[in-house]
Amino acid sequence: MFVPTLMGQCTPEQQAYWLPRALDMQIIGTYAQTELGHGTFIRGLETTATYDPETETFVMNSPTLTSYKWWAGGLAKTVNYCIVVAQLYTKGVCHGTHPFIVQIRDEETHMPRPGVKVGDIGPKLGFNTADNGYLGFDNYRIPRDNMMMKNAQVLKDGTYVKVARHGKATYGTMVFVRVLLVNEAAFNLAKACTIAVRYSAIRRQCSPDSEGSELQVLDYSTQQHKLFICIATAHALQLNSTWLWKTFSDTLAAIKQGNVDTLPELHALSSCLKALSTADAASLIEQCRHACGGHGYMMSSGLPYLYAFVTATRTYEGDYTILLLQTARFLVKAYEQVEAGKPLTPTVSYLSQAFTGKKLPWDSSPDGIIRAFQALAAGKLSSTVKSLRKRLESGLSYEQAWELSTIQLNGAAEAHCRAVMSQNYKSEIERLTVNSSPNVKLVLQQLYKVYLYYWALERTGDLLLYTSISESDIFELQLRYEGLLKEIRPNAVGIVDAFDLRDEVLHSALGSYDGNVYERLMAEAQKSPLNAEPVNQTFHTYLKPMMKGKL
Ligand SMILES: CC/C=C\C/C=C\C/C=C\C/C=C\C/C=C\CCCC(=O)SCCNC(=O)CCNC(=O)[C@H](O)C(C)(C)COP(=O)(O)OP(=O)(O)OC[C@H]1O[C@@H](n2cnc3c(N)ncnc32)[C@H](O)[C@@H]1OP(=O)(O)O
Ligand SMILES: Cc1cc2nc3c(=O)[nH]c(=O)nc-3n(C[C@H](O)[C@H](O)[C@H](O)COP(=O)(O)OP(=O)(O)OC[C@H]3O[C@@H](n4cnc5c(N)ncnc54)[C@H](O)[C@@H]3O)c2cc1C
Repeated sequence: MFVPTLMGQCTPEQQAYWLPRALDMQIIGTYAQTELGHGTFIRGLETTATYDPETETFVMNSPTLTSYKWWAGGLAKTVNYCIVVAQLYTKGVCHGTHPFIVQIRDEETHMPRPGVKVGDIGPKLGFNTADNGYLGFDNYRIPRDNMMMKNAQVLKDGTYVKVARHGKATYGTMVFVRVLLVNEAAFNLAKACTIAVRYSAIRRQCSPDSEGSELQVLDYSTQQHKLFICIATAHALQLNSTWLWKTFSDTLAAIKQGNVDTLPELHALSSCLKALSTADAASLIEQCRHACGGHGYMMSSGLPYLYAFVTATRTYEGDYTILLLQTARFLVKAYEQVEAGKPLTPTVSYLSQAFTGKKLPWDSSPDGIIRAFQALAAGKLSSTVKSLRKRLESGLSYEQAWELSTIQLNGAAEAHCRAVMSQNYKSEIERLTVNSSPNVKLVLQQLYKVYLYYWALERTGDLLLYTSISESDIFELQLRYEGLLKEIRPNAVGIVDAFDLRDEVLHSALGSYDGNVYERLMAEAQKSPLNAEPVNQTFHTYLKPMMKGKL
């Protein structure tokens, strides 16, 4: 995040100085925004940067324990510079949070600079190869030029000048990383399902009739139900990530031309897609582990590591709930635009036809299911706005009414995001397979239908509320879904092979291409230090005395 922030928040002159040094690794940096007391609520950060015109420096301070920076990757022992987000004070006025480039260690000795307190935050659920750190300042001075001045400036005399056209321009790196994380979620989920599907083709368990041989566990319908949604979701996330990247690039190009009109929609999209993709990837990676039984619990399966790594993405760069609520703000505004007869931006344009007051006629075709997801999102949004307004009418403030409605707001944002993802999944497959062979088209369409049927069956309660779906329609959809799993089964291993992930990347005894699962598990077990000697010294120190009653 260090380099993207240098690119996004520095003036051209600052970039010319800092970027070559960072890209050449002459300096190593990190992004220190979160504090012990605040991560989500950026406006509540407590670190201060107070401008002193006498010396033309900013004085950095950590006034409380909770103001200590906490979490930044590599901060503890690796980096010598960091971007510190701090409350800017000049001429006695606080201008809110701004980013600063701060040298924290000597470039030669690597000793922390006087006035800098830095250390490691300790072991975590995962990410233990990263030295996430804490950081505090005691009247530590940095040059005025170290304020990142693309979006706001402090002149030599201390005058504050706002440059950016958008109030949240300094949040740009977060938007960029959220966009990247959708791709990251797809990649890691593809790894997990490659491991679990390959293993399920090797693993045999139980024989339906006592005479016959044991079945590959991949032949069980329940196993297919666990795993094929993982493959389908990996594709859904990958295609949505490509689409989101294009939306991001287009918005960035527009901003460079001085047009910030599409930023709110990008923020709403990157927020909900980051939230849903990381949450889905984490829970489906855990599902892949379940699908591998006991061996999935081994570190050598690679799955615990993947889970620990990916579950953090649900939290960092904006917690799941918080980001869905950001999307919900955008949706409520879109609702008001529909009421006022104003035009809508592309990803919410479906709302303009959705508030008919009638249930959408159920249609089980893929297009029909996408329309149903849209109706569901619109229906949830409409009920949420009703709740919000009822609470306002009862005399509550907007903030109070909003807070009481946040469970529903999150539900509406999740439904909207699922509808957007489904629509993109379909249109990206159509776009990308124009020249593909019929077989490739068929397989990709099967996967995309698995995604639609799976989520329709997961949301039958909502569909009953907002569409005319009947009990027999649900029964028919369930049978269709189960039939689809059987159609995919013969190609399942080929489909995950097509992710083209090398053994070195999978790093799994269960998921290697050669399928030598048992040999690899045994070879990994031999690496346990406990296998280095026939009798461990703890036998003599503790077990034997205990057994002889001498403890
Ligand atoms: C380094 C990774 C690089 C690449 C990733 C690729 C691969 C990953 C591979 C491996 C990963 C390895 C290592 C990475 C590990 C960890 C990195 C983690 C880094 C971090 O976590 S950095 C810290 C991130 N912190 C957060 O995300 C904090 C979340 N909080 C917020 O974003 C905000 O506080 C907020 C949005 C919740 C609220 O902000 P606010 O209080 O200032 O605003 P309001 O709620 O009042 O809203 C006002 C208004 O502003 C709009 N808004 C808010 N944010 C934005 C934005 N970003 N852009 C545009 N507009 C924004 C909001 O919608 C409101 O608008 P409205 O019109 O008034 O409704
Ligand atoms: C592995 C890892 C690496 C990280 N790397 C970095 C880094 O490099 N740099 C950096 O600056 N930060 C980093 N972070 C910090 C990360 O960005 C924050 O942890 C994240 O933004 C969540 O903020 P928080 O911890 O304050 O959670 P909190 O906001 O305290 O969340 C706690 C709970 O409260 C809920 N909550 C909070 N506010 C509200 C609200 N308004 N409405 C409803 N519910 C609410 C949340 O949904 C959550 O359930 C990292 C974190 C992790 C786990």
